[in-house]
Amino acid sequence: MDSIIVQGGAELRGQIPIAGAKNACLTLMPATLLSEEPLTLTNAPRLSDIRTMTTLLQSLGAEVSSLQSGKVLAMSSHDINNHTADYDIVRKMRASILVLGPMLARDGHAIVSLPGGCAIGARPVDLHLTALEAMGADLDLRDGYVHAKAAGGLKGGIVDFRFASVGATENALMAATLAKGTTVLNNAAREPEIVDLANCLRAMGAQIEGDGTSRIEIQGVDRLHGATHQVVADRIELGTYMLAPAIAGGEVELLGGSLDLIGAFVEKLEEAGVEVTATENGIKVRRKNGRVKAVDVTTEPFPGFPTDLQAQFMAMMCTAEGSCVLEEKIFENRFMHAPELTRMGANIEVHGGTATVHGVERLKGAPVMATDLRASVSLILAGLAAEGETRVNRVYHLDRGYESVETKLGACGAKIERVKEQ
Ligand SMILES: CC(=O)N[C@H]1[C@@H](OP(=O)(O)OP(=O)(O)OC[C@H]2O[C@@H](n3ccc(=O)[nH]c3=O)[C@H](O)[C@@H]2O)O[C@H](CO)[C@@H](O)[C@@H]1O
Ligand SMILES: C=C(OP(=O)(O)O)C(=O)O
Repeated sequence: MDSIIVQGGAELRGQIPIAGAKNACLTLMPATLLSEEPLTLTNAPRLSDIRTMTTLLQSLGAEVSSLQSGKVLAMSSHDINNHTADYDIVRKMRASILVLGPMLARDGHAIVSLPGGCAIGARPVDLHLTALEAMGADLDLRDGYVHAKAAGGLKGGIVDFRFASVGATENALMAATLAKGTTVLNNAAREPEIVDLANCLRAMGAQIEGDGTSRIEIQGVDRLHGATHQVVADRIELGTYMLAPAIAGGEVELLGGSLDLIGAFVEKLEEAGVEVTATENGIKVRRKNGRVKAVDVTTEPFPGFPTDLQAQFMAMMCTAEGSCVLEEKIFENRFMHAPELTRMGANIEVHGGTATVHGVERLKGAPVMATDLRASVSLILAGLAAEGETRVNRVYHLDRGYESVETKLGACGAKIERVKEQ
């Protein structure tokens, strides 16, 4: 597997274009299963997760073509000729569970492998399943698969989510577009990716109100038609690259980013002493002289501080002035970057869902291991300011969520290269 090598110490200056959101695109792609007509997505990110979802949709009978070097996805599922999402594909990526709602809503049956746990925690799907049951689905868990049926089709229902799960809201929202009658999703997730999905579904003819709030109401329709939809900007890629000049020093403009997507994160960045300004084309970030200040952070559902930026923020806090507490409230095991950062000289104590970071003056480069997607990039960020060489091994996870990280940071002056392993 490839490694990324970073020589620390170079200040960053330049511009970084922000891609379409992985976590939106992976939800929008299964929406193609809701209609016999084509769905085209523009501004798609070029990532291995998108290729995995392509393979999954193709295995179900959808046609998926990647145009303009992967930035446009032209999809069509005239017929779903296989209603089983196989373990071998589903296990690679959790978002695979999102084919369940659409297949069930359109054809009244689906068999989907359970995605299982992953590096950052257990990640169950019970909320997805109870939401579909509230719409009349008959579910049976056998041999590691969800066997779902809705004889006569799904019916509108009231779903009261015990937690505002992003994935469960997405699955239920898609399913409800073709259910008979009205569905209400209470305590729904409010993430921008949900709003993006609702916008796409509306363009396909769905009747949805309230997305972006905790109560979404969907009036089922008989069929959805084709549409073209632009994937929303990736707020996590945006936040990640905003941290790069904040950690390494310098000034970088993020092209295509918007402050509305990451308000809580920007507040923390400013509290730490980093200058953030909106520009005509995006957002500019500059590190003022001296070290950043230590700032406490708690991860929360949107509009709170995103769990997907916790690891990267920790990388910045490692060299902050003072100590801070980072509390992870979404996933139970999302501090695996902490021991790797410690290898680089960071002073971090982890107790359950809380990490206390005592800032040190400087990190030192070291060989480190990428354990999950956001952990991988946090080590690269830490390496940008560390003394000497950092080698981030096993960057397979990085490629799931960041397109050409070495090109984007390299264009701003970072000394970074990818080493291909046979
Ligand atoms: C609220 C939140 O920040 N969600 C994040 C989560 O979405 P993702 O959709 O993967 O996760 P959820 O929002 O569903 O899960 C959040 C929490 O709910 C629990 N849960 C979830 C589903 C379920 O059926 N049962 C259950 O108990 C999970 O264990 C977890 O503790 O990971 C994505 C990838 O990192 C992020 O982009 C999302 O922002
Ligand atoms: C953990 C992530 O993705 P996934 O839900 O696909 O594992 C992420 O985007 O940070």
